[in-house]
Amino acid sequence: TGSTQPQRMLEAVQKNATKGDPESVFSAIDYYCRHKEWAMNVGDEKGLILDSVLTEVNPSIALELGTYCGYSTVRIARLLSPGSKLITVEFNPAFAAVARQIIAYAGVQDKVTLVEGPSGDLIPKMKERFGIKSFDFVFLDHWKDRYVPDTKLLEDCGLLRKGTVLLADNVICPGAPEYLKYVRNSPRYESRYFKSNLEYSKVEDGLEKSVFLG
Ligand SMILES: O=C(NC/C=C/[C@H]1O[C@@H](n2cnc3cncnc32)[C@H](O)[C@@H]1O)c1cc([N+](=O)[O-])cc(O)c1O
Ligand SMILES: [Mg+2]
Repeated sequence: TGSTQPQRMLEAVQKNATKGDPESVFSAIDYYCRHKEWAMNVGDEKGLILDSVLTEVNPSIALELGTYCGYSTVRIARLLSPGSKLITVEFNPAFAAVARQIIAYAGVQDKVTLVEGPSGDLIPKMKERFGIKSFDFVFLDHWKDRYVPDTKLLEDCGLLRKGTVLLADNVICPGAPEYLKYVRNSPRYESRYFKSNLEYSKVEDGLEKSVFLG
């Protein structure tokens, strides 16, 4: 009965997932989106790449740009070590409201700070508001034309350090050509493309992992 797609995803979680079990939460979303209604979650295939990069980086402080319904928020938070934090940024209040409920249902709310507002305004406030020195890991999955300006903003605000890992979704589909040019041509990044498929589809997509060299 949920009137919006995010609300129908939340319903699928409440109906099919186990409270406090993050894996069952994103699996319920994957099932719903694969069989009932496509949605722009990073999904199960690219999710495995996200999981492996996260496990390698093991970030103490991570940033996600574009929460949407919280699918990748839950995927990331479940892999964080005790005491580690994920800050996720979302400007659509309706999406944020659903994400908060999905994050809470998964039981990862203590690791996650969901901040409502535009990334362009919030990034410059990260240090003062959250006492962040720099991020260990950044997942970019918001509007694709925001990837470059927000990466430059993170650099300019001193929020990246030698070794910070940026992982960007959708660099092929819908595509982030300017971003690929930026990180692949800049001497300040070591970039690598992880080929995969667009969520719940056979179309090619992939994740670009870029290490900031300082
Ligand atoms: O368009 C896509 N993603 C855009 C994601 C957008 C999400 O991030 C928020 N946002 C945007 N700028 C923001 C700035 N600040 C805060 N939140 C922001 C939007 O409110 C939305 O919740 C997309 C599209 C496809 N696709 O196949 O078409 C597949 C994907 O995996 C995708 O991620
Ligand atoms: Mg995406």
